Amino acid sequence: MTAPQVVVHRDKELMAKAAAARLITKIVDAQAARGSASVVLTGGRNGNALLAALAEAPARDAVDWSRLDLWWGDERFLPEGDPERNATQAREALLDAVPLDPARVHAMPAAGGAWGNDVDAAADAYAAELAASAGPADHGPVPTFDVLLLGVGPDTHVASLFPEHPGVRETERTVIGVRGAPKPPPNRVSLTLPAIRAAREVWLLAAGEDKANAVAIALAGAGEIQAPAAGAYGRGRTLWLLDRAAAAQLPKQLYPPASA
Ligand SMILES: O=C1O[C@H](COP(=O)(O)O)[C@@H](O)[C@H](O)[C@H]1O
Repeated sequence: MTAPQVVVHRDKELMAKAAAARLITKIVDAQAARGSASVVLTGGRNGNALLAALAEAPARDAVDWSRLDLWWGDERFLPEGDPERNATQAREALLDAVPLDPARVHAMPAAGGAWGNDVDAAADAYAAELAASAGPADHGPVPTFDVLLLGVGPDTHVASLFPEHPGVRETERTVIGVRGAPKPPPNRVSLTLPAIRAAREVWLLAAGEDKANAVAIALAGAGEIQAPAAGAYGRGRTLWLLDRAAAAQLPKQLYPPASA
């Protein structure tokens, strides 16, 4: 488990711009080192704000978009093109504006598609797609993602892993179907904590005062069953990117010195 590093920005707009700049650098470095890069996207307000900031960043042209694999950490199990789908929102914020290779954009299945309304079959299909992309150098049936982005819900959920919900207890499967999620829609597909932990770097994004309690709980040593965000960490780095409002309840010793 990597110890979390915390960076606090003035406000959510600056946080999104700084995270976008950080992500561009990370992708460019990964492409230079390994030929391609892989990023796991998140839904939610902060994930979409990061993508929109990336779309506006002049340095986005430094990325070779054709050598980038995109995956999702979770998806709202709704029909293709539904405005509430995380993939639809990501396409609007960034993906439609950059020259990605469609074969490398690994959206999670939609309801009513190949798996009908069977959310478990959809999850199994995504797990198979991940496993097919993993190589011998990876650490299990998922690729070693360069960066895995996660929004943090006000209840400490990450991806579609909710406190005390069965999904957060999953230790074997990499992808699960979620039913009865406390946040709509009730049916979702989600990576599990073991799949999240396969990433080189996990970046957790939280902005706004409604996230302050969740951030403080997760960073102050809560268990992952009660606070799933506490169980989200990367193999090499775990980075919490916050704005001041979301960091407001952090104990003094967890607040980074440069932001005090
Ligand atoms: O429904 C979801 O919510 C979370 C958090 O979203 P936020 O708007 O509160 O930041 C998000 O991380 C997840 O991907 C999404 O499916």
